[in-house]
Amino acid sequence: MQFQDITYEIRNGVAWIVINRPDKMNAFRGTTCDELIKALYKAGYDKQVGAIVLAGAGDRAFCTGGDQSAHDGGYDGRGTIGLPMEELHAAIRDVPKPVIARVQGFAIGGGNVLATLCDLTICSEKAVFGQVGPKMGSVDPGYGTAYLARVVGEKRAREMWYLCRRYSGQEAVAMGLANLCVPHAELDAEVQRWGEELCERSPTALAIAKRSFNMDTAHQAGIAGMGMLALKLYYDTDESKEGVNALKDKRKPDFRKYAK
Ligand SMILES: CC(C)(COP(=O)(O)OP(=O)(O)OC[C@H]1O[C@@H](n2cnc3c(N)ncnc32)[C@H](O)[C@@H]1OP(=O)(O)O)[C@@H](O)C(=O)NCCC(=O)NCCSC(=O)CCC(=O)c1ccccc1C(=O)O
Repeated sequence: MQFQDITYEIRNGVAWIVINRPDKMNAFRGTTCDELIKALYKAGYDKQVGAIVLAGAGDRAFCTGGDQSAHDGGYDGRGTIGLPMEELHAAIRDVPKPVIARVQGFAIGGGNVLATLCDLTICSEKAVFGQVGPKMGSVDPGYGTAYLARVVGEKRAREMWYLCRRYSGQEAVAMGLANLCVPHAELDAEVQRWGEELCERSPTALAIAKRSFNMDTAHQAGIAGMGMLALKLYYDTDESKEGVNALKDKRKPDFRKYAK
């Protein structure tokens, strides 16, 4: 399988799926999402693979969410908002193997949502987590809000979304957003060690455990499906476009004029 925006490699039973757009801080466009979905299912149903790692190329970012240069009231791919977000999120949850997020830099916006959705998150001391939607004219009306609250609790999740602050790797561990924070140079070895340890466990027990964990929040897929329709209506407004344009113009957005 040939990929353009990602790389795919199996290291001793652990599939490494790496978003390879470092010049865009590993932001995803339509092609990236489609390739991630294909790669996740490829690894998910490959008997040689016991665990999956989701990572970003380079040192600066794990993933910074939707590619804002491909955003003009919608993104450049398929789906309600021009990105198959619902399918990508579903793929991380549906594959019957644990997915580990390896976070070495910014996990921002939709990138933080991807890391949150992974079964486990291992980060380095250079990791920075955060949501930016209300600063950028966006919001994740599904797992990115509702599931985040399950992971870090309602108060923290609301703080993350409303204030759009940044959190270090250590802070992420303290709030339950990450499992472990290690020195930067040790990150890959640590992630691979966790992956290989998972390969030693009963694959069927892991698959059943994952499905069982998922079941408790399965209804959130419905919230996301409905929310995406609302999000598309929001993307078509001047208020949302103010956030996108401000990022492109490298200025602070002025949202106050849209207060209702
Ligand atoms: C990531 C930053 C915090 C880094 O800040 P800083 O270190 O100061 O570097 P910058 O100079 O800002 O950026 C360097 C360089 O990278 C470009 N860049 C960064 N992020 C993106 C991006 N997402 N898309 C395109 N390009 C990006 C930046 O423009 C610079 O380029 P130059 O050419 O050097 O000028 C900071 O950069 C930052 O906050 N970036 C914006 C992050 C952002 O807005 N992300 C999108 C959030 S909204 C989103 O993800 C919605 C899409 C989505 O995923 C979704 C949709 C619907 C439902 C659910 C979801 C979901 O969230 O899952």
